Amino acid sequence: MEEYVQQSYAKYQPSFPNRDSANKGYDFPHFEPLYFLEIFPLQPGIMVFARSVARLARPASSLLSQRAVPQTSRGVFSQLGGARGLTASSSRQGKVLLCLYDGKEHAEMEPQLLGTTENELGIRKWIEDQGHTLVTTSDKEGENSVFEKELVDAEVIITTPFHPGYITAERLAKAKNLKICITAGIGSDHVDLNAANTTNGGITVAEVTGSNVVSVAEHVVMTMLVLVRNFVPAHEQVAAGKWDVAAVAKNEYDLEGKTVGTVAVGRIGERVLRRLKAFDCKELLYFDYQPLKPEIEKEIGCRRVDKLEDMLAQCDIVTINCPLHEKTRGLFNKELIDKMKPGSWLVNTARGAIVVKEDVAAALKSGQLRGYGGDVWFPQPAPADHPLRTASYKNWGGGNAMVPHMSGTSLDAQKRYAAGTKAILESYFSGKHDYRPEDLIVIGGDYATKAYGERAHGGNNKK
Ligand SMILES: NC(=O)C1=CN([C@@H]2O[C@H](COP(=O)(O)OP(=O)(O)OC[C@H]3O[C@@H](n4cnc5c(N)ncnc54)[C@H](O)[C@@H]3O)[C@@H](O)[C@H]2O)C=CC1
Repeated sequence: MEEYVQQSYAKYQPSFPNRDSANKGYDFPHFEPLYFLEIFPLQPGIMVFARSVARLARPASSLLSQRAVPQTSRGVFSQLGGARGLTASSSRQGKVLLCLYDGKEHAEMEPQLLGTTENELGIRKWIEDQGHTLVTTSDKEGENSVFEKELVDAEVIITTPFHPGYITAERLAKAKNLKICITAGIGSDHVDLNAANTTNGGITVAEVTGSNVVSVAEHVVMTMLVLVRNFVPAHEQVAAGKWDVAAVAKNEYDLEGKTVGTVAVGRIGERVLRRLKAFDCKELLYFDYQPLKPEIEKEIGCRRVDKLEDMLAQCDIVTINCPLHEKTRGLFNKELIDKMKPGSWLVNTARGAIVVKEDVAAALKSGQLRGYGGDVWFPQPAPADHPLRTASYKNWGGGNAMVPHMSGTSLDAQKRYAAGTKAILESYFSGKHDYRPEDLIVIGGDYATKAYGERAHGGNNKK
């Protein structure tokens, strides 16, 4: 892996001290708004807005700009590219396929909605200035989708986890030119990572590590409070013009004095525990095969539990913060949920497929779970009849704090993952491949991270 990873992204590391850098030897990037302006120097909001107004008139699936670059102008770009440090791009202009959700009128109202088909992460001009082609679409399901048709000759595919373009083994087999998949955000499970390792000599999969971990951690703590304090039915009651304190107080508790456990204590899991310190919980627990350093455990006041089942049996509230991989797909099924403390709350902002949705809905109905909340579903967008849209605790009308996948896509987070995506693209097109090591999920036919499960090969034995 070292041959690919020559240096870290000094170019988009912040210049101010990182308060969380003590954690597990990870480097947690924090991004400043000012830094974003350096990357998008032409006042991105105004620039993007101006373009989006014109493009809003067309449906997203037709937002295809496959501008052919004449051979002569490639020579010019070659010189310009050299001057801008994009030397390799001059000789191999490539096609970038970008899959995002449609912003519609909202993208017009708020130009900082960078993760939309209208605003395209703010990278269209930059990509086209290098002579590359950008194809943007939200149409991603099925053989006749724009995504499936366009991936056949794409060299780079970018997608967010919020509207994931699923890159299955079958789709990878069709993508003969594909070299790199970039996740504009965190969580690359929408790519079949094992298949990526054996396709085209090993496709690189990279994500913008750290870009939205604070956003998610805040959402997790909020969801815990919303569930424990029975907020949703209480608000619905007053909005409906009613007043019945007993109806909502019968399922309202305090977070103080509760035992909380996280499945995984990576960047998000650790931040959740740090934020919970202020709530005087009874105990903060975690389960992860990569333990925190003892001094960090002491600082947070948390304790590792060796067996997942043992942790679940002790917790009033469980939060899931691990990636989706072979060992976590369907992990929270009836069998495991039955090992949780009866009447506990479960918060999942990691990935929808980590839980068996029917089993969660049944556990809410029986009262084994008092509440379930989060923002992740499978598939996404969630179908209208997805059971977790409406499931509630014993049918009391509460115990459900589900929202569309939004925790990691706050406007602050969008700036950070747009900037990080551009930095990864720049490393790729420059031919330097000087990615930040922590952004790499798979590269050169192998796992580059220890986060996607314990493996006999790959990231786990490359200490
Ligand atoms: N809802 C949203 O908007 C977002 C969701 N996410 C999800 O959260 C996940 C975690 O993100 P980060 O904390 O940044 O990742 P990270 O890479 O910092 O940490 C992942 C942790 O999970 C642990 N882990 C893996 N498999 C495990 C298992 N079977 N049991 C226990 N621990 C296990 C790893 O050892 C590692 O410590 C992402 O992979 C993604 O799926 C991330 C960002 C946004």
